[in-house]
Amino acid sequence: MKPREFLERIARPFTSSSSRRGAGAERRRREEEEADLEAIAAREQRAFRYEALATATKGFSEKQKLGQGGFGPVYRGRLEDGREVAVKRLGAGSRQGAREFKNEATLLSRVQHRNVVNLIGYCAHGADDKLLVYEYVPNESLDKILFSSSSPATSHSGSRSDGERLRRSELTWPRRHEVVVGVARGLLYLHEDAHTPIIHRDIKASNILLDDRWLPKIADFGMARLFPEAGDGRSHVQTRVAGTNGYMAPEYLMHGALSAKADVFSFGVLVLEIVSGRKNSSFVPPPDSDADNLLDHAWRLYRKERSMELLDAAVKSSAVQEQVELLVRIGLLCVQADPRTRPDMKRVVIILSKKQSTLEEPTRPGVPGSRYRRRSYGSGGTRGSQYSVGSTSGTSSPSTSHASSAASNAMTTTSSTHTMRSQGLPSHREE
Ligand SMILES: Nc1ncnc2c1ncn2[C@@H]1O[C@H](COP(=O)(O)OP(=O)(O)OP(=O)(O)O)[C@@H](O)[C@H]1O
Repeated sequence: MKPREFLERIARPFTSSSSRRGAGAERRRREEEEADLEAIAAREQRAFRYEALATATKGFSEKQKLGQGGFGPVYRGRLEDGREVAVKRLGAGSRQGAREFKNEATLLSRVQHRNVVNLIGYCAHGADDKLLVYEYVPNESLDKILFSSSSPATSHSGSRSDGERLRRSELTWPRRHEVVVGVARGLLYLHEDAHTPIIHRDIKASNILLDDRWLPKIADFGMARLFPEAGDGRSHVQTRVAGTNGYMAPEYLMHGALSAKADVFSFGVLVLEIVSGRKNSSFVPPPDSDADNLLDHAWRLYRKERSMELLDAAVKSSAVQEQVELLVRIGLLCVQADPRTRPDMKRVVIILSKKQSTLEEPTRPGVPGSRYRRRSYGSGGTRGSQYSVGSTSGTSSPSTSHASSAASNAMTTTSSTHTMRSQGLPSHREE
């Protein structure tokens, strides 16, 4: 809501009572109220001056650069009041004008949760320069730890600036379990509790940042709102918004059908990655398995009651068997082919927080990919065939215009750079 509307709406009740009071006292009272509300509204705006951000990041210097994401570079900075921030400078891929951008950023900056990287504010500068200001999260992103080799590392100091790297084994079982619980809570908040419900669309290990107490924080929420699909040939941004290989739900990848259950699917993949320490998109099956992806591998082990074999050897000594088995089962429930059978995040949080005596059996995972499609064409579709009607020539017939755009995005991206190696599919983004 714009400050003016906000003021008007809030001021209404006072107007109705004015006839009972003296006109002068009433006017003074209203002026005071409005001054207070103006101040609140101004704070709510969370607009930063460009100069303040330039100073905070030492002129966006290379030294301050934390990394380069799909939307542009991210800089570490310190505000005048001492707060450490991460400033994301968005590339010129957004079709949004400064005004829409401000509206969305204001809305998103009201999304506050301990398991979400909070957006402190924004800056729209000139025609194309748009910046987002986030709380700074001092640890690595989850992927850098989870998928690191066990190469020698010095002890962890809580900061990346000295070049130290965390090791996989430092992400002990209790910490991994806490990460799963925290991400589940953060996602539940985004889906149901934030005043503007948000489907993240790109839940993956590199979008989970860990703070100095190993608390997970979901990054990049709301990017789809800030970067509405452009359809103007800037495939990188379209690609980035649409999701990442290995994490996308089949119905979303194949048909563009987006719901909160697409996030649930990605969360399920993430859970299996956290348990196993393996990345789904570059999964290499162990010698005794012919599973072609992590989900299938986990499923086969689960069916033989050998879920413990999925566990990352680096955390064997700290693992709690009951928890490992539960997380494997939750992961598999979340990656089921049919979105209707996947639990919502509320249920996931409940399963994680209580002992469940009755927990449903997962069905076969939904895996968009060549093998999945080959089977459904060749053998009548044994795996979730309702999502396996995609065509290798890109002529699937999605039922909505959104779906159509998602399908064509997938094809656009294929022809440019990325190819989904293990799944032989048009890919949106290689991790
Ligand atoms: N709030 C933050 N605090 C600390 N570091 C951050 C913060 N946000 C991003 N980073 C770091 O900045 C780098 C770039 O992040 P960004 O989210 O833009 O891209 P990414 O996660 O690497 O890729 P993608 O665009 O696919 O999500 C990453 O190394 C990330 O860890």
